[in-house]
Amino acid sequence: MTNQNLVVSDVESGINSLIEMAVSISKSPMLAVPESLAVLGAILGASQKKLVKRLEDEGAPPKVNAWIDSMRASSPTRLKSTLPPSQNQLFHSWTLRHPSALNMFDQIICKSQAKQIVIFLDYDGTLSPIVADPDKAFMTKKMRSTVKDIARHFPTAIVSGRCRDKVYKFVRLAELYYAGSHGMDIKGPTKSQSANKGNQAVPFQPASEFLPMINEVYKILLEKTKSVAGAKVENNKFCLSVHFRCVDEKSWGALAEQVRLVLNDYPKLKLTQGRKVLEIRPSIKWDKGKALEFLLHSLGFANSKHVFPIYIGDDRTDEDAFKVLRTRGQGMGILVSKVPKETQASYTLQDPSEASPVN
Ligand SMILES: O=P(O)(O)OC[C@H]1O[C@H](O[C@H]2O[C@H](CO)[C@@H](O)[C@H](O)[C@H]2O)[C@H](O)[C@@H](O)[C@@H]1O
Repeated sequence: MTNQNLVVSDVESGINSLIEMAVSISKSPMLAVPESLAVLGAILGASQKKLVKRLEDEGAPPKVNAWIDSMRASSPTRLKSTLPPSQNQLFHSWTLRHPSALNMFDQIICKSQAKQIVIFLDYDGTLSPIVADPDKAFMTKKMRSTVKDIARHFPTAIVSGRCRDKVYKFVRLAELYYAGSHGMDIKGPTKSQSANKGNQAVPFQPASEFLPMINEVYKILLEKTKSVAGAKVENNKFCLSVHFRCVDEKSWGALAEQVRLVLNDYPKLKLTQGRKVLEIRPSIKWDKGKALEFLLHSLGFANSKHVFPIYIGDDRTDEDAFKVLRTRGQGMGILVSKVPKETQASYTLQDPSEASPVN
C-alpha cells in the first residue's frame, strides 16, 4: 500500500463534514475577499517593524533532556503500549473537555451562523499522514479535492512549518493562501480571487533578514549530523528542521546536543520542538498565531465580529493559532490527535497517523 491510499481518516471525513455543514449554513453569499495580500502586505509593511518585534529571545536556554523525554513520551506507539487503565479515564475526561468536532455540529452551527467562515489548515499530520520520509508526505487525491471544495466556498489558507514552495508542491491548489516557515512566508492566491484584479501577490516575509544566517546554519548542521544514521536536516527557507524519526532512540540525546551546540553560536536563532523534530527559527515574535492574525487582517477581518475562523492542526506549533482564537473569543480550534494533549483547541479529530505505518 502506498501513502496515497493508506488514509481515509477521521480528519478527512471530519473536514468533509465540517465543510458540508458550513456550506449549508452560509446562506448569505460569501463576503468578498477585499484586496489582495499584495496590497495589504504593502500597507502592513509600513507597520511591520511594530508587528514584528525582532530578536526577542524567548527565555530559558534549550533543555535537551526535556525535549528528548517529551519526544519519547509523545510517541503514539509508546502511549498505546504503556497506557495503564487509569489513562483510559484520563482520555475520557480529555475528550469531554475537547470533544470530537464530528459530534458537535449543532453547537458549531450555532456559533458560526451569519458569520464569514475562514479556514486555516496545517499540512503535516493534518492534511497528510505522518510518514518516515518528509519528502513523501503526500496528501490523498480525495483530501486535495476536499480542500479545493473548501476554497470554493471560503477563504482558505495552509499554515505550515514547511517551506512555502514545498508545501505548495504537495497541495498544488493555486486558489489558496499559503503561510510557510511557520507563518514567516505568506502569499495569497496566485490566480487573483480578489475584486482588485491584476494585483500580483507578493510574499510577506517578516524574517527575510535571517535568510543568510539560516542557510549558513543549514550547511553546518548538514556537516555536523552526517555521521548520525537516519538524521535529516530539512531547509524550510526561514527555518530548519532536524528530523529524529529515523534515528535510533539511543542517539537522540547526542543529536539534540549537537544541534544545541551549533545554536550556541547563533543567539538570534531559537529551537522549538515538533513531532520527532527540532526546529531552528529566528527569534522573532512571529508564529502560526501571528500568521492567522495577519491573514484575517489581510482579508479585512482584523477587528470584525462577523468572522468565524476555523483552524485545524496537530502540532505544538499550531497551539499558537489555537491560542489566538481563544484570545479573540472567535472561531474554533480543532486539534488532530488520538492521544490526550494539553491544548488550547476546543475540539478534536482523530490522528491520521493511526492508519499509517509510522507513528
Ligand atoms: O506545520 P506542519 O505542516 O505540520 O509542518 C511541521 C513539520 O512537518 C514535517 O515533519 C513532520 O512530518 C514528517 C512527514 O510526515 C515526519 O517525517 C516528521 O517526523 C514530522 O515532524 C516537515 O518535514 C517539517 O519540516 C515541518 O516543520
